[in-house]
Parts: sequence; structure tokens; C-alpha cells
Amino acid sequence: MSTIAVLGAGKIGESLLSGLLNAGYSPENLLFTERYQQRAEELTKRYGVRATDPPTAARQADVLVVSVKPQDIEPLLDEVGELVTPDKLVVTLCAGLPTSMFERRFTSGTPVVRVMPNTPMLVGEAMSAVSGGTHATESHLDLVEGMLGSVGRVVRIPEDQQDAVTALSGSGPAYFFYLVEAMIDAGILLGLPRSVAAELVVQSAVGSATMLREGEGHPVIMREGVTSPAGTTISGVRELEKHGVRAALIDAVEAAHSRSVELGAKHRQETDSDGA
Ligand SMILES: NC(=O)C1=CN([C@@H]2O[C@H](COP(=O)(O)OP(=O)(O)OC[C@H]3O[C@@H](n4cnc5c(N)ncnc54)[C@H](OP(=O)(O)O)[C@@H]3O)[C@@H](O)[C@H]2O)C=CC1
Ligand SMILES: O=C(O)[C@@H]1CCC=N1
Repeated sequence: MSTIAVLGAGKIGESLLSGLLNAGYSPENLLFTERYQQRAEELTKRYGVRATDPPTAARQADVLVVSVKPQDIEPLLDEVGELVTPDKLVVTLCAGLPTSMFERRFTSGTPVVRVMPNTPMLVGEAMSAVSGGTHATESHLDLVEGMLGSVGRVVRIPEDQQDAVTALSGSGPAYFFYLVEAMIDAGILLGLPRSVAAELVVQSAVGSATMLREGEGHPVIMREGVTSPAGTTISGVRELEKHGVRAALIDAVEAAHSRSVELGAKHRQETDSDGA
């Protein structure tokens, strides 16, 4: 089995480590790097996975998963760039950053696969979208799809759709959590104990998500099924429309898309000026 190193075990890096262990990956086949010793020790204690430094990870692992913030990418690439050779596979989870930027920094021919996952990976329910760079072959993509398929669902997309995916499913869980948070507040306003409000809202979210995934209908049909003539739901829906919640959600996703494009802009310009 390939050895996988997670470079930057923050929120998504930890979710990946945890998801892979839950899916049956052996701790011996996993490595991670973290900047702070205390965080590294905590993760090793929690997961039994070995911490190391980025150059050692680059030498020892077959698959390098880059999961630092886009703003932190340069120092990491300075540290490992020359050690990354075409026998390795680089998987980047970084929002906005194009595969071409990584390819320029590693030995020529190194395969790079760009992935946008999301944090439900922690519970084996990630949504991940995968795009191959110039040197990624079908077998590299298969390997990445196998790895991410063990922690959720995977789609393959052209790289120019990655900023849209980042805005929709990469950031998406935050919008669902926001909605749940607001609904729990509403329950509290109506006098329900917090724990009861939370249970009611979370189970309603799980039930609705299961219907969306397993049912055959469109979300509009499912919403109509809840909305009785002259009933309670239509009074609530009218308020959502009055407050422009649909437009606000569309604007939110569009703003996240713009930010993803912005995070990659500098690196795309460098690639263009290199004539790559
Ligand atoms: N969170 C999410 O839901 C998702 C995130 N992503 C992408 O994943 C990446 C990480 O995001 P997220 O997990 O939220 O961010 P975090 O800040 O939680 O995680 C990044 C981790 O990398 C560490 N780090 C930074 N530089 C280095 C380095 N040179 N060597 C080792 N470790 C380093 C950071 O340490 P320190 O704490 O010291 O900064 C931090 O622990 C981003 O590029 C983001 O776009 C993609 C999909 C979803
Ligand atoms: O907020 C972010 O930038 C990252 C990318 C997608 C989800 N979290």
C-alpha cells in the first residue's frame, strides 16, 4: 500500500487522516507534518500516526497531500520542491491554486492532482471533486479517487470548474451549519430548551438530506410536500422570500467563487508569464 503524507494537518488535513483511519488505512502507512510540536504530539496521541518534517515526508511518502492554507504555500514549496520527483504523486487540497503552479516547482514530469473535498470527510460523507494536472495519468486519478472514495463521494471535473466547486461543496458545509445554527436560535426564541431545539433541527436536517439523496423528487417537490394550503410553512416561506434568502445564498456562493479565483490569480499570472 502507498504511504500517504498529509502536509499541514489542520482542519481538513486532520479530517483526512481521521477519515482514512476510519476507512481502514493503517497508521503505519500515514504520516503528517505540522508546524507546532504541541499540535503534532496531540495528533499522534489521538490517531497513532507519525509526525515528521516536510522534507522527510517528501522523501518517505509516495503520495503527498498538500493541505496548508494557500497563503502558506510558498515556504512549504521552498522546503520540499526539489525533493518531489515524478515517482511521487502530489495531491493538492488548496483552494484556488492551479496544478500548473505546483508542476513548476517540482521536478519536471511530477504528477499533480487537484482536489476540493469538504469536512464531512470526518464522518465518511465527504464530497470531493478531482482534476488531473498535465502529468497525472488515469492510474494516478484512480488512486486519488480510491483514497477519497473511502471517505465519501467523488466526482471528476475539468480543472477550470474547481473554483465553482470550492464555492459550492468545499465551503458548502459552512452554509448548512449556519442555517442549522440560526434555526436552533429560532427554537430558543420560541422557548424550547437548547438541547431540544438542537435535536429537532439536526434530525430534521439529517432526514431532509437523506430524502434529497435517496428520494427521486426535486427539492421543489419535496418542499411543496411540506407546504400545506393556508398552513404554517407557507407563512415561513413568505418571510424567507421577503428577506431575500435565496438571493443571499446565491450571492454567498458567488463571493466564495470570486475569493477562490483571487487566491489563485497570482499563481496563474506567474504560470502565464513563464509561457507554461
Ligand atoms: N477547511 C475546509 O473545510 C477545507 C479546506 N481546504 C483547503 O485545505 C487547506 C487547509 O485548510 P484548513 O485545514 O482549513 O486550514 P488550517 O489552517 O486549519 O490547516 C493548515 C495547517 O497547515 C499547517 N501548516 C502551515 N504551513 C505549514 C508547513 N510549512 N509545514 C507544516 N504544516 C504547515 C498549519 O499550521 P498553523 O496552525 O501553524 O498555521 C495548519 O495546522 C487550504 O488550502 C484550504 O483551501 C479544502 C477543502 C475544505
Ligand atoms: O474557506 C476556505 O477557504 C476553505 C476552502 C473550502 C472550504 N474551506
